[in-house]
Amino acid sequence: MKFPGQRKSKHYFPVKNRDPLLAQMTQQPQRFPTYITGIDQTLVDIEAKVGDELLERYALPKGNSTLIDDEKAHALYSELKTNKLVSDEFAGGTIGNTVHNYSILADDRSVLFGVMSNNIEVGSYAYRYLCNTSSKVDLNYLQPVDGPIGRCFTLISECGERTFAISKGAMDKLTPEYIDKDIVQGASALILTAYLMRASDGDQITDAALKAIEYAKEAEVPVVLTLGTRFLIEEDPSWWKSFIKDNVTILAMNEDEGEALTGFSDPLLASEAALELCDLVLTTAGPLGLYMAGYTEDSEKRETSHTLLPGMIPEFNRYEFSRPKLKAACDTPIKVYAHISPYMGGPEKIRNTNGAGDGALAALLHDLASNTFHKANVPGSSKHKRDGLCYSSFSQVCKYANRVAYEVLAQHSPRLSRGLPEREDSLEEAYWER
Ligand SMILES: Nc1ncnc2c1ncn2[C@@H]1O[C@H](COP(=O)(O)OP(=O)(O)OP(=O)(O)O)[C@@H](O)[C@H]1O
Ligand SMILES: Nc1nc2c(ncn2[C@@H]2O[C@H](CO)[C@@H](O)[C@H]2O)c(=O)[nH]1
Repeated sequence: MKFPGQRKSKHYFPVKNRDPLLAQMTQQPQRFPTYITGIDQTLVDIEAKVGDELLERYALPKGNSTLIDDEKAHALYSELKTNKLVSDEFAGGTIGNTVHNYSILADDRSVLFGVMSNNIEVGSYAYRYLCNTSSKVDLNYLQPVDGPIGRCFTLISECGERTFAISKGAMDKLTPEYIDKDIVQGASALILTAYLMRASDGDQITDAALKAIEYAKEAEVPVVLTLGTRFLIEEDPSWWKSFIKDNVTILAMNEDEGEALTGFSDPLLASEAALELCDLVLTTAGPLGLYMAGYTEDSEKRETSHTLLPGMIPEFNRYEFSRPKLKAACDTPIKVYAHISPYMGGPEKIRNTNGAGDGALAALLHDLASNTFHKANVPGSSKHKRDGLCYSSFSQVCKYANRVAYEVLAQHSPRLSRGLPEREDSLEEAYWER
C-alpha cells in the first residue's frame, strides 16, 4: 500500500511519525493485506465527437446513458466508423474505472466482480479491456460468459456534454454465485454503481449486487455507491433514497445527480440532504470543484486554518480539518463540510472530462483503505483510539480527490496510466523540505 502522501498544504498525515511506543519495536508486525472490491458491467468505451443531430436521430437523450438494442448498436457503430468519428477505444465502466484508478494510486490490489468472455480473440473488446486494466486489479473472480462484453458509445457533443449509448452484450450476466463472500467481507470497501440496478431480461447482475451488499453489511464493510446519471435517479428518487438509507455508507454523485436525488440544485445543500441518508458524501461539481459532507464526533472536531467560506450554509467549512466518522461511531455527531476549487484552476487544456468523478472517488477510497491498512498494521496508533472512516481530514481528502480529477481531465482516457507525481512541480522546493 502506497500512502496518498503529502499534498499541497500542510496536513497531519503522520506517514513518517510512527506512534512513539511502537517505534521502539524493531520487529514490525506481519503486513496485513488491504484491498477494495467493486462490481461492474464490463464495458469498453468507444469515444466519438458527434453533432446533436446524430443524438436526435438515434433517440439518445443528451447527457443520459441509454441502453440500445443490437440493431441500433450496429447502425451507430457503422456510421461512426464510416465517418471516421471514433477517436479512442478504452476500457470503461464507472466501477471498472474506479477500481483501476484505486490500484494505480495505491499501487495495491483491488478485486473486480463482473463477467468476461470465455473466448477472447486478440484485438477484441474483451482483449482490450484486459489490456487496459491495471495488473493490480484482481480479475480472477470474473464470471466467464458466452458472448461479448458490453460497449459504451461515449458520444461527446460540441459543448463537452457526454451521452452514453450502451450495447450491453453479456455485461449484465453476472450471477450471485460469483460473488465471493470471503473476498467481500475481507475488503476495506465494496463499490457499486446505480447502473447495476437496471438489469432486465432475466439478467441477474442486480441480484449479484444485492448479495454483495448483504455480505458487506454483515461484516460492516462500508458500501460505496456512485450514482451514474441523473436520469436514472429522476425516475424514482424516493426508491433511491430508501435504497441509500438502507444500504449505503458513502455516496458519490455529481451536482445533477444530487439535484435529482434531493431536489437541491446547490451542491452543498444537496450534500447536506444526502447526508441524512448515509455517512459520507462526495459531490463533484465540474468547474466549481468538489464538496464533501460527513460526520465527526463533536469532541474531536478540528477547526480549519483556511478561509471560512460563504455558501448556502455560512462558514460551512469551519471543521474541515476533522476526520470523517460513521455517524453511529459518534456519541455527539456533528455535520462537517468541505469544499475545494479545481486544482490549479483546472488543466490548461481539458482533454476529456469522462471519468473525472470516478477519479475523485478513487482518491477517497485510497484514503479510506489507507486507514484500514494503518489500523491493521499499527493497531496501537493513537489515530485509531476512536474509529475513523478515513485516514485524513475532510480537507485533505478533498485536495487529493481534486488532484486526481485534474489528472484525469488532462489525459484522454478515464483511467489513469500512472500514479500522481511524488512531488508536485507547482510547489516550491521549500515545501518538501519541511
Ligand atoms: N471544467 C472544469 N474545470 C476545472 N475542473 C474541472 C472541470 N470539470 C471537472 N473538473 C474537476 O473534476 C472533478 C469531477 O468532475 P465532474 O463533476 O464533471 O465529474 P462527473 O460528472 O462525476 O464525471 P464522470 O461521471 O465522468 O466521472 C470536479 O470536482 C473538478 O475538480
Ligand atoms: N457500469 C456502467 N458504466 C457506465 C454506464 N454508462 C456509462 N458508464 C461509464 O461511465 C464512465 C464515466 O463515469 C465511462 O467510462 C462509462 O464507461 C452503464 O450503464 N454502466
